Amino acid sequence: MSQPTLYYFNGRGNGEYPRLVLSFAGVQFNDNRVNGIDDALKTRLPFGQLPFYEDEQVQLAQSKSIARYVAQKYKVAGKNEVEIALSDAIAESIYDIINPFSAARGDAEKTEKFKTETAPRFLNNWESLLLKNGGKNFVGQSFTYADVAVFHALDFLKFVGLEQLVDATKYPTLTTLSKSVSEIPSLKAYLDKRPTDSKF
Ligand SMILES: N[C@@H](CCC(=O)N[C@@H](CS)C(=O)NCC(=O)O)C(=O)O
Repeated sequence: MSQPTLYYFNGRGNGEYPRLVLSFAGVQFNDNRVNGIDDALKTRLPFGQLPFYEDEQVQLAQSKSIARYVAQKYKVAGKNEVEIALSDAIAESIYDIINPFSAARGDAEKTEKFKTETAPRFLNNWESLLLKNGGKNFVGQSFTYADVAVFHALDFLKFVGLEQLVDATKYPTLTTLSKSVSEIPSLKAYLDKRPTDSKF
């Protein structure tokens, strides 16, 4: 059976989240980092954009859909419909941090609002939700892709120079979760070889 392929540029952007979920799920995949979208690739892209994922069953665009599909296919989305729905809700919530940060770039007032209101709101909520579920993971009794999604959001804040927002004294449970996720062997293997020079 051939390996799945994820096409994206050599940067984190919208490609990093599906890469992390694939790695967490222990999937051997071709991490195809392209320099640009050539004509041959373009004709295959539903929206003309990357990331684009393909395996023997599907060709799929949209980073969140790819992450969700991979999580369900490899049984790391939750053990039943309710767990899957709860994992999806946590996973979706990371874009309530990532999108406002991106929208605020270059605007001092919006960036300040992001740092003092938006990010703390979600960090507080994630800390509470984790504690409510026992502290080790967000949904059910084992890691799901929701944990990886939140790891990605915290990793994103670090990558853009805002790691001080994730204060370990304010968010101890979240901080521990992030470390535990980064130590999952299949994910750690990816993180250890991830290019350090990739752009946002
Ligand atoms: N909603 C899409 C956004 C994808 C997207 O904006 N991709 C950009 C790179 S981050 C792209 O392919 N741009 C090239 C183009 O539009 O020509 C997703 O989450 O996958």
